[in-house]
Amino acid sequence: MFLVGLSGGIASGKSSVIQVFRDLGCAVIDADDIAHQVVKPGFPAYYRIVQAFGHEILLENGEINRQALGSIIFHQSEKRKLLNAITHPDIRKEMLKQVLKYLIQGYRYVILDIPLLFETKTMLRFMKHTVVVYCDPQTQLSRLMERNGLSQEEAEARIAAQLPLEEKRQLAQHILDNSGEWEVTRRQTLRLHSQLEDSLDFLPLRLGLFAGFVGIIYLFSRHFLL
Ligand SMILES: CC(C)(COP(=O)(O)OP(=O)(O)OC[C@H]1O[C@@H](n2cnc3c(N)ncnc32)[C@H](O)[C@@H]1O)[C@@H](O)C(=O)NCCC(=O)NCCS
Ligand SMILES: Nc1ncnc2c1ncn2[C@@H]1O[C@H](COP(=O)(O)OP(=O)(O)OP(=O)(O)O)[C@@H](O)[C@H]1O
Repeated sequence: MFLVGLSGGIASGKSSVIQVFRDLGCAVIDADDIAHQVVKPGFPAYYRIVQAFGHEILLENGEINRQALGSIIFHQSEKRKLLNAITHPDIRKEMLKQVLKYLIQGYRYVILDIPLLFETKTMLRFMKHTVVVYCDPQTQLSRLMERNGLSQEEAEARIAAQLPLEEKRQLAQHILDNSGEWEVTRRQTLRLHSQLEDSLDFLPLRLGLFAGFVGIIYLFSRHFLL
């Protein structure tokens, strides 16, 4: 099994692309979903967030008001770093658990949707393939404003909280250009899936070689050392 890291910019189309992989029956891990789970009341990160950001960021039912928290962290980089420091270790642990689950289930590859893959770099070294869902800056801005009902200033602050999409595009092995019609992106995604299905996975070969090597050492030591 191998891992595929998928990233992009805010509102560039990652979730839409990920849905295509889900529909194909692929193993998918979504870091945004996990980020929402690990801050639910009762989880350790929840208490750390309340301690750091105060009760003002809570909804009446006690859950974290993500919109309120977002308005803080997308405008203040220090607060964003603080929230990342609280949540990211728990997000990574949960991602690892899900990878192991898919490994046991025998999937050929697992695709991880990680918006900050290239910013934090922590998970990058585990990825055999990297994919960026790209769209041009104007399209990104207008899709974000429309989807989230944000002013231009709010949307630009969110975009500025990440590495520019143009830079991420240079860093990835595969680019899915989502600037145009959705059908064009869907077809690019289907092609990428076929490519990933056909790509060679050397892990079983490496494990086989390692087992063979251990076996030879064992036989050698029994023959000559006993
Ligand atoms: C800021 C929060 C409360 C906003 O929640 P909300 O439901 O409004 O948005 P959602 O979680 O769906 O995120 C939307 C997009 O915002 C961007 N984003 C989220 N967190 C960050 C961050 N810390 N830095 C830069 N961009 C971010 C990503 O592109 C993400 O896809 C939430 O995103 C959060 O808890 N973020 C911290 C954890 C994190 O880093 N998540 C990103 C995945 S690792
Ligand atoms: N090719 C397209 N044409 C028109 N609209 C699109 C296209 N692709 C995505 N969208 C719309 O743009 C918005 C952003 O897409 P999506 O939610 O998939 O992005 P995302 O990268 O997952 O966002 P986030 O970073 O916030 O998680 C959504 O409203 C989606 O329906």
